[in-house]
Amino acid sequence: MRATEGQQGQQREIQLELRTMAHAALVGFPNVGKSSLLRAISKARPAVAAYPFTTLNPHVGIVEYRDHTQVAVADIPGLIPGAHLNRGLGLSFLRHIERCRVLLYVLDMSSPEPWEQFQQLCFELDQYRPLFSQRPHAIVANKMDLPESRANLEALRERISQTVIPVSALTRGNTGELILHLREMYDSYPQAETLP
Ligand SMILES: Nc1nc2c(ncn2[C@@H]2O[C@H](COP(=O)(O)OP(=O)(O)OP(=O)(O)O)[C@@H](O)[C@H]2O)c(=O)[nH]1
Ligand SMILES: [Mg+2]
Repeated sequence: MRATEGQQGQQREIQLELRTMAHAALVGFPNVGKSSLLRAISKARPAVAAYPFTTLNPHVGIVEYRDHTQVAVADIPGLIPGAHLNRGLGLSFLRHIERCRVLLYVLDMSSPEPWEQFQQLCFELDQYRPLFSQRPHAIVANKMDLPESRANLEALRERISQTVIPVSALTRGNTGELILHLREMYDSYPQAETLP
């Protein structure tokens, strides 16, 4: 048997970053009902509780359609103002959102002036990455079962031109419309290279 002399080996230190991949991301402040919504539209069972930061890691749920198409939706931990400066671990959550081509902005409609949540979320995304907030998106107006939400919905629609889908994750009211709209967005799914 003959052996040839080997070469010097190589050593490398590699840092890998795990980012959640899904078609759509649920983007919102803490406690607005993102996890409740994922439970309502998929079989995923993320924890739900009446305090902020219940979700600390992203969860992915699959929305299944009759033609067997499967759309993956990620429940991302809540963002807070200053997320793009890593407040509340915001940078790691924004990185997960970056992998999703469709954004579902979830607003708590029972809170005063919910359109401000939307503007603040867009601000955080755009500070993180220019034009990020303009990816294909819809606004999910959650907690519509609460009495104060109705007047806020009208006021929200007067202020913004985007598609608004009013739902209640708690009662599952109108989640069917959300599921249908998600499919429309998925069917016109943008190519990764065309995304802001
Ligand atoms: N009335 C009402 N309450 C809701 C609705 N959706 C969620 N909630 C309640 O709001 C609270 C927060 O819900 P979660 O689903 O944990 O909210 P989240 O956005 O995932 O919160 P974080 O994980 O902390 O970011 C819980 O007490 C839910 O029961 C809704 O449609 N109507
Ligand atoms: Mg949650």
